Amino acid sequence: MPKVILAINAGSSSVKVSVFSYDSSTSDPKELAVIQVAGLTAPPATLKYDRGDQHVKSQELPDVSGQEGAYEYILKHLTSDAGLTELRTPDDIDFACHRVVHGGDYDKPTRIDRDTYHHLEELSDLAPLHNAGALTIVRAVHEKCPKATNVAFFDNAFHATLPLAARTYMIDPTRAKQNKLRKYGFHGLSYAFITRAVATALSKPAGQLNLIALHLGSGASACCIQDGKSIGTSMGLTPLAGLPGATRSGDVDPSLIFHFTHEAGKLSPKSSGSMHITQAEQILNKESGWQALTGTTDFGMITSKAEQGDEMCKLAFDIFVDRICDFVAAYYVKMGGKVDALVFAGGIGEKGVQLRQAIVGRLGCLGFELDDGANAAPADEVVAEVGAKGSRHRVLICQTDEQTEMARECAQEAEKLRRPN
Ligand SMILES: Nc1ncnc2c1ncn2[C@@H]1O[C@H](COP(=O)(O)OP(=O)(O)O)[C@@H](O)[C@H]1O
Ligand SMILES: CC(=O)OP(=O)(O)O
Ligand SMILES: [Mg+2]
Repeated sequence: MPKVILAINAGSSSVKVSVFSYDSSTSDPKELAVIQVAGLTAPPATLKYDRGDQHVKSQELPDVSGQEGAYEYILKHLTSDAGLTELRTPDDIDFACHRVVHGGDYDKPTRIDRDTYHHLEELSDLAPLHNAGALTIVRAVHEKCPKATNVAFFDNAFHATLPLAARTYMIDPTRAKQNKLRKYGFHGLSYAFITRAVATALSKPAGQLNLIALHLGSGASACCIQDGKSIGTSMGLTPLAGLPGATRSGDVDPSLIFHFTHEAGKLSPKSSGSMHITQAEQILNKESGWQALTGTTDFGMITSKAEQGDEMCKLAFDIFVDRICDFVAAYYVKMGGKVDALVFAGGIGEKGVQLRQAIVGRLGCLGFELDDGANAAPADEVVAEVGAKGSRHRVLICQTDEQTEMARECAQEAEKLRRPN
């Protein structure tokens, strides 16, 4: 009898859940349904539900807010869908896979028992804004789906291969070690999926693949992948570093915040029982980014307003392009120009036709060039080629899928991960 894996991806603006069936005798799980509640930072939230090849529903959810609220809605929705016969009650869930953004030194999927849960809670100090949401969902699964084994999949694990010089900050090494202060990097489940999917599409072993990959969503990052391994990435100790995001500043001079407000070190009024954040963290993570410049977190809207001449939207768009090109150029040099492809992924990377045009338009000197027709209407495949024929390097779009990455690893390791009875 096939069993059900629920793969839960709590992003900063969305909760995406995919339902898979798996049979322990075969390793690749079968996707049964995908449900997502998006727009959590730009209410009303929206629901999208697909079962098999069928698009079942899209609607607004004015009463749903926060990641826990989104998860509760999703679980109710899935268990009451008569068409999803494999998941009738929460007891049908064998494994619940959780994307946990910050895993500190964890570099493998880990069963969440009482000890790991507390360890992850402690790690929340390193990423209070990211881990707290995932942990509320872990608690909800524990209460509502008591038979499921909860497994954490860490977004920083893919970057365990970062060379010492890339991961070390130029600060007192003793303090750095004591407080675990180093570059961790994130969006690793996405980069792992991208590496595998592009390797398959290009018929090249993953271990020989050199990519500059861009995961551009509400949180955005770049990754330099050499021989299938991360050797550089733009996010740092936390997901704040590097590229700007929907509500995140990205890189700024670290002392900027003390000029912005002398209250920076105080606890933010937004702190709660599970989340202790300073004013500085609140401002740079939640009150900055393109939302601060344009008033919206919707990059699609920013792009069309920029085209209509809105100055702040144009500025936000241009800043994003500028910062992304800086990372692409740096990673190009890191790999000595030996690059198999530039890969766009994430909500904006996959849908942002004009953004890809603006970025690749500036990278002509490095040998990247777009096919404008393919860029405007990319093939509906996991990996679509959008580069011009005859150009030196490929340009690809990858429909990245963090849930599939988790489910695949979970099915492979099911016997090791399963909770003892
Ligand atoms: N047509 C579009 N053009 C550019 N950006 C888009 C478009 N449609 C959606 N987006 C953006 O995709 C982003 C969400 O990306 P996603 O990777 O799903 O987010 P999350 O970080 O929550 O996982 C939002 O900023 C949204 O505005
Ligand atoms: C790590 C991170 O920023 O995740 P997301 O883009 O889902 O917010
Ligand atoms: Mg995401």
